[in-house]
Amino acid sequence: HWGYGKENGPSVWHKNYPVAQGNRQSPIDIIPQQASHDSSLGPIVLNYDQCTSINIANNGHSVVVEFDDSDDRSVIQGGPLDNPYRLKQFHFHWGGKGCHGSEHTVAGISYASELHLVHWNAVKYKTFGEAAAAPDGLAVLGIFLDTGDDHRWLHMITDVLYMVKFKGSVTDFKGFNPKCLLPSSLHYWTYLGSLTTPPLHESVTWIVLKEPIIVSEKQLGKFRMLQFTGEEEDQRLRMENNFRPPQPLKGRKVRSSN
Ligand SMILES: Nc1nnc(SCC(=O)Nc2ccc(S(N)(=O)=O)cc2)s1
Ligand SMILES: [Zn+2]
Repeated sequence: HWGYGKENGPSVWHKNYPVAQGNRQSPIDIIPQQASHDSSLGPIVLNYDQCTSINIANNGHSVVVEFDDSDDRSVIQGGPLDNPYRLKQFHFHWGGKGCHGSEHTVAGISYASELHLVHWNAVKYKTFGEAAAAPDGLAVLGIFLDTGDDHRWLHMITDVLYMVKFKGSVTDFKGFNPKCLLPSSLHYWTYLGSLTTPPLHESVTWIVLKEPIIVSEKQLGKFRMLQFTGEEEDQRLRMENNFRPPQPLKGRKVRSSN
């Protein structure tokens, strides 16, 4: 099964998922000076107020907070999007101790970690799975995490990570509003890309915020006590460096909100 190790990591994903070598793969290195300012790009609008987180789980690749997406209570709209997209889940990618682990990079610089809020086009598609395979099916909001002081709300997540230490574990996680994880500015870069893990579907409109949020080394360290492996497995593999490196741009344009 795919993973982030030597034998099953990003460099061999193409064997089972040939789209890994496609024309709109993610992540990418974002070069701000080469991004085109597009005045037609309006602001991103996040309506997360009625949001309803359900649970938090360790899926063997990351830690994921799932939402009830049975109606339009939590949506992202505006910016490059033609209609509202429903929030389905958010998760993180991070490095090892002292190493950076973001997926997107900015002029070759990577951040300590990256948060992905995954939304799907429920206006055009009936299910998430159907949307995940469609070119305009998903919108992922990417937020960089840099290290510094404690983040005042991230402890809501890091305090429960011990409950989902092993692959396949899940626990209730209700009433969490991810609005508390946003930076002050919603200025962004946007481009057409893909899921950054198998099945690597080329179905994502990426919206990457320019301003990182600040979290402490201590808070990040709690993500690293998670395991890629299940409780019953004899191998204890610490969950870290669960990021795909930047992929070829293949002529794509990155646009910038003003
Ligand atoms: N029929 C199908 N159901 N589900 C899938 S893909 C499941 C899924 O959400 N995958 C996913 C993978 C990567 C990302 S990411 N890192 O945000 O690009 C987001 C989401 S295809
Ligand atoms: Zn992700």
